[in-house]
Amino acid sequence: MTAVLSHIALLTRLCVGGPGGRAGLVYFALVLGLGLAGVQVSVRLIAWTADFYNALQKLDVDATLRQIAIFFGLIAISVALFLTGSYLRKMLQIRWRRSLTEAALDRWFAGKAYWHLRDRSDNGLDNPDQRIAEDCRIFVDKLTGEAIELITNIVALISFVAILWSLSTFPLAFTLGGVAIEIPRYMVWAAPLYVAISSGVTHWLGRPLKSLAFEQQRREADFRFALTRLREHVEAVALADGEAAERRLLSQRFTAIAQNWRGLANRELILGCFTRPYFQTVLRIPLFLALPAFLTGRVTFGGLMQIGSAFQNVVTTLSWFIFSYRDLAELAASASRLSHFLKAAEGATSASRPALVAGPDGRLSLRGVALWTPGGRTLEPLPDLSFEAGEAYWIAAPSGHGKSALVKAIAGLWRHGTGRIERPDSRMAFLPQQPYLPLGDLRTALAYPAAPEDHETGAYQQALAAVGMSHLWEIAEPAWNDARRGLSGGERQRLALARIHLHRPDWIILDEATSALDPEAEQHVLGALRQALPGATFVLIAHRPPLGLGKYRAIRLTSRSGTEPVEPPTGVVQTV
Ligand SMILES: Nc1ncnc2c1ncn2[C@@H]1O[C@H](COP(=O)(O)OP(=O)(O)OP(=O)(O)O)[C@@H](O)[C@H]1O
Repeated sequence: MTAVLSHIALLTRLCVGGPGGRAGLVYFALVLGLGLAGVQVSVRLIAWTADFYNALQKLDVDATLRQIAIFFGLIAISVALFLTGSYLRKMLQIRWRRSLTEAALDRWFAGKAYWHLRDRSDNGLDNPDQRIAEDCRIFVDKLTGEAIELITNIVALISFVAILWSLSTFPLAFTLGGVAIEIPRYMVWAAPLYVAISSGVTHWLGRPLKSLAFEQQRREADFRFALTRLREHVEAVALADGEAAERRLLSQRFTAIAQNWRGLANRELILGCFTRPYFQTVLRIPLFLALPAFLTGRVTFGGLMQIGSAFQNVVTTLSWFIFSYRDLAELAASASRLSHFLKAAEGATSASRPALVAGPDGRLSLRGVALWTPGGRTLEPLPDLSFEAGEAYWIAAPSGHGKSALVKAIAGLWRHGTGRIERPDSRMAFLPQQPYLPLGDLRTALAYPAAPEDHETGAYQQALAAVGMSHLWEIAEPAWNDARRGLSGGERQRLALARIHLHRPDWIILDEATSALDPEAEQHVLGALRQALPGATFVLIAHRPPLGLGKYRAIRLTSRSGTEPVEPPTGVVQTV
């Protein structure tokens, strides 16, 4: 319970602290004010009940008609308060949701947490991206609803109990085992006792709902993720006739949803068996309890209805916990999921291992670096290596040796390892085998991650020409979306290399970034790149010797923790 409250407090601070969060507080105050005004209308309606039924009992037509007019006036005010309140609450929700989402996104991107948290096995965090979308929404939705209701209910309770106290002046007198017992103002005591017992039963019956709601969210997210993944890999699935396998996976994930849903439905049914009859009787019981006073002539008919109405309000207000149990369970579940996510994201930004430090002499050096997989399997040993600025290198090693892991370690992304990597204080560009083309037009794809307006039209055209892709320039926006999806692997790699022409980094680390090009194309694009950036350092990881790079040093990593000479193509390679 304390943990849930501290999660809620932490997340609420993030809601208030973000952009628009303080304006949200004004909305919160307004919504609360309207809620409290609504309580005053309810208090007035209790008094109206006595006036109306007393007028009825006296058969006073004028007074009855006046009370009917007052009733419609009160209802009109109540409706206006309710509608304005729910509109302002929606404005509040979007403000706080934005603040919370921005805070979650900040942590998600800081220190590349989105990368470090990609494996569930590594951190126990499922579908973190969906937490940003779904849990931020659920949390703010439930928080604003439940917090405002809690405060208005406390105020309402005080008002209604005060009314009930002033009305129920009569005691309940009975004898038990020969002892005469008299409970003064028993209607006031009966209300909380009734609700306390009912809340206890509700909590006992509904306790498993929190974990079931938590699990439901997770399974729904797993299902959505599998569908999104299929969309991303349609081509590979279609070529492999993978429909049956995909269908199987989706069916499995949906079965998991259905299983948990059944558990949720069963539990809600059990809870409903108690809360539903409770809900139905809560409005009648007060009348039955006050009947002895009416039947003995101590209260008028109007008084009986007024006491009934006041008791009803006390019980309904106290029962808020019972009726809101499911919402409170969802609030608690979303708060703990989000807090777990934020904590994991903050933890992911801790210093990377191997240690990345600034190199003293513009060189890139590896000292005593050893890497292992997230599961703890040690990768092939790495020798101490040193890369001089302005040179070109080709690194070769058997498949699975750990070349890509090494590139990620240099980029500061590989946290599983030890040793020290000295990096030059220069701009480094890393190109993976499968380049990422963001959504947007061709300029956006080429300028990524810079903004498209950062470069002149001529620069884009030159970059495209250097990689032999000038024809793409003619493709306008809607057609580009289709063209982007249809780009071959080699064309995507060329576009990624065109980005290097635009950004002109000092160090270029290519991890099989030309693997999809034919030898002629590779010779052309690498030759053009080296010519355009003569002072840059090239580190190229590939299974075959690079073409077009000019003079380079070759490093073959072996499983004996060392390098060995590579047979040089004549006149091009110096071995290390
Ligand atoms: N996220 C991960 N979780 C578990 N194992 C991983 C992960 N990433 C890489 N590995 C493992 O680490 C080893 C090295 O992978 P890496 O991609 O660095 O190899 P590589 O030398 O680049 O191979 P290739 O030449 O085939 O691209 C492989 O056995 C791979 O399965």
